[in-house]
Amino acid sequence: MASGTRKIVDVLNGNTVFPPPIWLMRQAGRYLPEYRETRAKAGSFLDLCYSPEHAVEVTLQPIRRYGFDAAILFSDILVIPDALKRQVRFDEGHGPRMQPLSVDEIPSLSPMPVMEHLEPVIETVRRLRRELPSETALLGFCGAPWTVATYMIAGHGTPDQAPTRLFAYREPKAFAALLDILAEKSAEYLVAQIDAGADAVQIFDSWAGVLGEPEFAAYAVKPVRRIIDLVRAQRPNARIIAFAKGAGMLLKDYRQGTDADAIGLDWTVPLSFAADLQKDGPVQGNLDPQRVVAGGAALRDGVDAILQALGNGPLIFNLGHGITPQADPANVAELVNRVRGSSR
Ligand SMILES: Cc1c2[nH]c(c1CCC(=O)O)Cc1[nH]c(c(CCC(=O)O)c1C)Cc1[nH]c(c(CCC(=O)O)c1C)Cc1[nH]c(c(C)c1CCC(=O)O)C2
Repeated sequence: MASGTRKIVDVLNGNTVFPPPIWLMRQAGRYLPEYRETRAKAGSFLDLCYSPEHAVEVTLQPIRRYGFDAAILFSDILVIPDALKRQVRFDEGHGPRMQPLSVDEIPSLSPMPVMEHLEPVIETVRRLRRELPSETALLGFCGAPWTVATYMIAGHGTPDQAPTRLFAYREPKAFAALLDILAEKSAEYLVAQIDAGADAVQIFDSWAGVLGEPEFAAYAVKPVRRIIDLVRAQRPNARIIAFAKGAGMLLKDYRQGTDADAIGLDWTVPLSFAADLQKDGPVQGNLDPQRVVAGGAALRDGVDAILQALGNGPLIFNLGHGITPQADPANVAELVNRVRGSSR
């Protein structure tokens, strides 16, 4: 089967497919017992990301169980700072940690090569394309510069990214330079994933929702546009999904400003507004991950409402953010069956 017939690529080309193709953010993860088993064998979380053998295995696990329309490369957005020698680690129960970045260190990042360090991830992509069923799309990804920068500046996750918002106000030039560097490294990384067999790539801006309007334009839209322009200049057929969590009414500007092929929607985006956004192009989303934890009517009603509102246009069915470790794998099976069994 030619990659053009993979359903997600069809939707990214602007076509309506019904029932819509489905995959879930964080579909490989702790809610699956087989993930926890491989994770325990692999060593640290980053060891898992850099082991093609184990990373291929955990990427395929949700495909075997549910037959999703796409596999997403198993890795993390923080492999870019790790490749930039920020000494990233994932402490059990505390999330990611790294050396906080100072203003003076920013210029030293620019000449650092990243692709040698990331070669094991690219090898994972190559192996995945060989092992996946031909009808399954393969998605690559990276973090958006703003979200990656929040971890680099603070040195860890925070609830509202206050340290990075403050840094950006105090050091606007240095901060813009950091976003530029991250955009360039990320574009290089995405091109390598595409060349290794990714059908499309997603850019995750998980912390876009904490930005004011001018900051959203400068720190969320502009750097993602820069990545997309750099990738398309090298690979004109690249298909790109941009996900800005919490962007709300700024999503119209986001689609226009980034020129992404599809935009991801979190679960707070009203379905009437989502339908409006869909008139301008494909959308992806947006079931509340807690509906998957709740199961039952909460799950069924949430699925039906999305299909009703967005099923008549180009839609990739997904959650509004990553699936949580508390989700019951049986509820995921019910979700997939409900989407696949739906009729217009
Ligand atoms: C912000 C962000 C990160 N990583 C990512 C984002 C953007 C999307 C989002 O907002 O969820 C993206 C990501 N992280 C992971 C993937 C794999 C592919 C997938 O299945 O979607 C993807 C696409 C694996 C992971 N990344 C992480 C895990 C859990 C680690 C473990 O197994 O111990 C997984 C499966 C760790 C991680 N990685 C990150 C954090 C804050 C954490 C700790 C929180 C947590 O534990 O859930 C950074």
